Amino acid sequence: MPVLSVKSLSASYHRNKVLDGVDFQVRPGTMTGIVGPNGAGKSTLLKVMLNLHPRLAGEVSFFGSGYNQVKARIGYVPQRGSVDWDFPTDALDVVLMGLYGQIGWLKWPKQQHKEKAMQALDEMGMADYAKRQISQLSGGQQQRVFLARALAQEAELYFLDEPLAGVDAATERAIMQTLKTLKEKGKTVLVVHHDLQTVEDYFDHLLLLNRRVMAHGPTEEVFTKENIFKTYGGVLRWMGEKSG
Ligand SMILES: Nc1ncnc2c1ncn2[C@@H]1O[C@H](COP(=O)(O)OP(=O)(O)OP(=O)(O)O)[C@@H](O)[C@H]1O
Repeated sequence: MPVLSVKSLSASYHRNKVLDGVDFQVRPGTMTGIVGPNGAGKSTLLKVMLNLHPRLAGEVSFFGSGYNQVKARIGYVPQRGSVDWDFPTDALDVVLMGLYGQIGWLKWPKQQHKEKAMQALDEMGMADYAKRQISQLSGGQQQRVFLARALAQEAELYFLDEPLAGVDAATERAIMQTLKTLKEKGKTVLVVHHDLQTVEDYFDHLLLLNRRVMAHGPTEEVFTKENIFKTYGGVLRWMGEKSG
């Protein structure tokens, strides 16, 4: 059974249709890169699947169920720019928010939850910043905290919206190592990604998106010059070096 099944999904902002008949399925234990030009609808796709933006039409199922039935099993790391960083909270609290499925709403976190959150921060090299206000962390550090939150949540299916945008090489390696570890544990990971040069290294599956699914499948089959050209409309000069 696929962990994620999307059928005929469409969405718009006002009258501007940004997703049109999107269809794909994702198998468990895969790591999929969602790739396409600016404005292709990648972030919107995540938001619509997770009920954060309304859909015009279509169906989305996770583990064969609707989102609300299984949301504790799903982790989401939003695009950094979309988060209100002035929100007065420290790094540890951000990670604890990922544990609410386990703690229960309106209950105080117990010592075991705090320990789990601290362990996740430690795994992301952020233990020393646990009590630092989130607004006072650098962009890459904020991203590490969000990854720690996803780790602590112990979800089965993860969505990350451009987790590598604007981070340095060390943070990029730390994040990719974390995602690889999740995959090795049998989790399923979908990542909105921008850098075509690293696509083959990072992802075993690719979803090429530009309002519609332009191609989807194993990276070695999908990452061809023809498909990239079709998705980006011929704006990529460096692809000249890639045969395929
Ligand atoms: N809140 C919004 N209101 C109106 N239009 C929006 C809104 N958010 C996105 N759009 C439009 O919807 C389209 C898809 O945007 P989306 O952010 O999903 O694309 P994306 O593929 O994630 O782009 P990028 O790679 O630039 O992050 C774009 O044309 C964008 O201008």
